[in-house]
Amino acid sequence: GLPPNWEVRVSRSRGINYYYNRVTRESRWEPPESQQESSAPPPSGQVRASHILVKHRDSRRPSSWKEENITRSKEEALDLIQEYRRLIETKAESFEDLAKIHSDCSSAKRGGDLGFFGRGAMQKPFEDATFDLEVNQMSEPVWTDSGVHIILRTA
Ligand SMILES: N=C(N)NCCC[C@H](NC(=O)[C@@H]1CCC/C1=C/[C@H](COP(=O)(O)O)NC=O)C(N)=O
Repeated sequence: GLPPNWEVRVSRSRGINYYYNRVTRESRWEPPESQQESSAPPPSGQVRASHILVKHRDSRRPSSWKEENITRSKEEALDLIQEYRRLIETKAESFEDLAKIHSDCSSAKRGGDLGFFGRGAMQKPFEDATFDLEVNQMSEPVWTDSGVHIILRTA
C-alpha cells in the first residue's frame, strides 16, 4: 500500500493515475517510494523535520540563496512567517512549495527538508520546538540566531 497520507488520484487531462499527499499537498506522477522511505521509524532518538526560515538584518548570517544582503526587520520577518503559516493552515499553499520559494535556508531546494537529526544538532530553540511536535504537526513561529522559523515535523 501507499505510505501514510498518500492517495491515488486520476488525472482528468491525462486519464492516468497520479499520487497526492494530503498533508504536504504534494502531487507526483510516480508512486511514492515504498513504505521504507516515508514511514520508516526515525533512527532511535532522532526526528525528521522541514522548516521555512525568514532571516532579518540581525540574523547570525543575514544572507541567503535568495538575497545577498538581508535588511528586513525582525517585525517584518515575523509578519512574513505568520502569513506563510496562515496559507499552510488554510491549505491555500503547501509547506513544501512555500519553503522552496521563500525559505532563506539552503534546505529550500529540498522543500525545507533538514533530514533526520538528534539532540545536539540544531540550535536549542529549534531542537526543543521540533521534539515537542507530533509527526505532521507544524510549529508556531520559532526564533533562533538564524531568524524566525516555522517547523513541520515529518517523522
Ligand atoms: N544537521 C543539519 N541538517 N545541518 C546542520 C545544521 C547546523 C545547525 N543549524 C541550525 O541550527 C539552523 C536552525 C535550524 C536549521 C538551521 C539551518 C541553518 C540556518 O541558516 P544559517 O543561520 O546557518 O545561515 N542553515 C544551515 O545550517 C546549527 N547547529 O547551527
